[in-house]
Amino acid sequence: MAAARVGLVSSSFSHALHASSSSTSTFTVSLRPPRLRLPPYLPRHHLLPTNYPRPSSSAARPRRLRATMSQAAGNPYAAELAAAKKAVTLAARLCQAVQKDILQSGVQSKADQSPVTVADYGSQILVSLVLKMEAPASASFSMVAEEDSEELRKEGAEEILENITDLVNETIVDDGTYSVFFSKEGILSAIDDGKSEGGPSGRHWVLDPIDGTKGGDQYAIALALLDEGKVVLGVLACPNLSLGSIGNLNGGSSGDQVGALFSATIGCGAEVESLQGSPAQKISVCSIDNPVDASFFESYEGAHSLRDLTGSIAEKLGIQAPPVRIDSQAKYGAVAQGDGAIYWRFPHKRSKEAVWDHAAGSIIVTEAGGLVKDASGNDLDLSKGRYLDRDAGIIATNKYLMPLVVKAAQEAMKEEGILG
Ligand SMILES: Nc1ncnc2c1ncn2[C@@H]1O[C@H](COP(=O)(O)O)[C@@H](OP(=O)(O)O)[C@H]1O
Ligand SMILES: [Mg+2]
Repeated sequence: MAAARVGLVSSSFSHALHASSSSTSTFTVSLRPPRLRLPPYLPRHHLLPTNYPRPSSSAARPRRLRATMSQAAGNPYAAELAAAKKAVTLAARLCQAVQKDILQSGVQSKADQSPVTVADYGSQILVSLVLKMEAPASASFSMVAEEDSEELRKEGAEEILENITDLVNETIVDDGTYSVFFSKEGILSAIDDGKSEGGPSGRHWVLDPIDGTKGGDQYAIALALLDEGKVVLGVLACPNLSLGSIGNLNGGSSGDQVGALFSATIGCGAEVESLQGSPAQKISVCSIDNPVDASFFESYEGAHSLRDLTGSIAEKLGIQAPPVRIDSQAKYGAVAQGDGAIYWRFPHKRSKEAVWDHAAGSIIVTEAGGLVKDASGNDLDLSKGRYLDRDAGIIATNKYLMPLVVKAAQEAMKEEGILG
């Protein structure tokens, strides 16, 4: 959610909340998370003025995360992957708590989007916290994340800052892994951990704390690790996504378990598991080689991709199936597990794509045996900083369809005057 505007955010995250609410009358939202019940054993030094604490005793030290079988065998990033999974799972729990809070409050306002803002910042703080606590020690911690604290430091943001602080602290207490308590200043400082510029050297975590903030029902917490300019792991928590097929719009049958966690590490393949922790299963892209049999995913929001253009590309390819439109990088997960053949996006303006909108999703597709390219058929370069230097479109599909899709896209773009 680019630059969360305090108290003024529209979102698929919030749409998802309202969509599942039975109330259709006027809503007013008051997101006051229940007051934090601090365990009595927390000493005052856990109030953090500026930064995270280190565990002060063995009891407070984080439990080591267990790697699953597929992570353990020959995976050089097994520890980082376990930390990343823990981070997005905890962040997803915070987001789900906000959803539940709104649903239970009964009276809600579509105009008041501050809960989404609270969840967005809260998610970023928790991911940063877990990575710092769990990932193997390194000389420096660098995170390229969507949000910063600028809006929260402005006059009028006091209440929302308090809400974020309460919600984050409560989530940490409920989880029970860390004896950590954030002050408001600690919250602001933690958000600004995400201000790194990324780039081609060193290690950088790349985070979209809530991806998919407009339109439909899906959203994702998307986290990747960039190592010397290459994405080496990615995790995607999709709290509203059914674990069943995503081929029919916005989820599978009602009996399916909801809440998916996709993950991939370079050279080790891609997996999906339930956010609640079911055994992970290997996933792979479909093997469709005739575009007539293909289906495609695109943004739920019309403003995010040129639908006239994608309609024309689909026609050139002879695609029969109607588009499946969902928010967020859940689309990458859907292609990675073969629910559909193609995900594409062609921005209206030549606006730059943010690195956090593609880093996690793209490795999940490539490790599932697929390809992710720009509209000219070039690999994405995610080492350019906070934004990609390509701006003419992104395509994720299998190796059979990619050349055909690129060719059709080039032709359609020329016809539409998008390419010279
Ligand atoms: N006009 C626009 N064109 C293309 N992408 C846009 C856009 N406005 C916002 N986006 C990006 O599209 C993302 C959502 O992706 P999708 O369209 O696949 O659901 C947004 O992420 P956030 O929701 O994190 O802001 C945002 O980064
Ligand atoms: Mg995003």
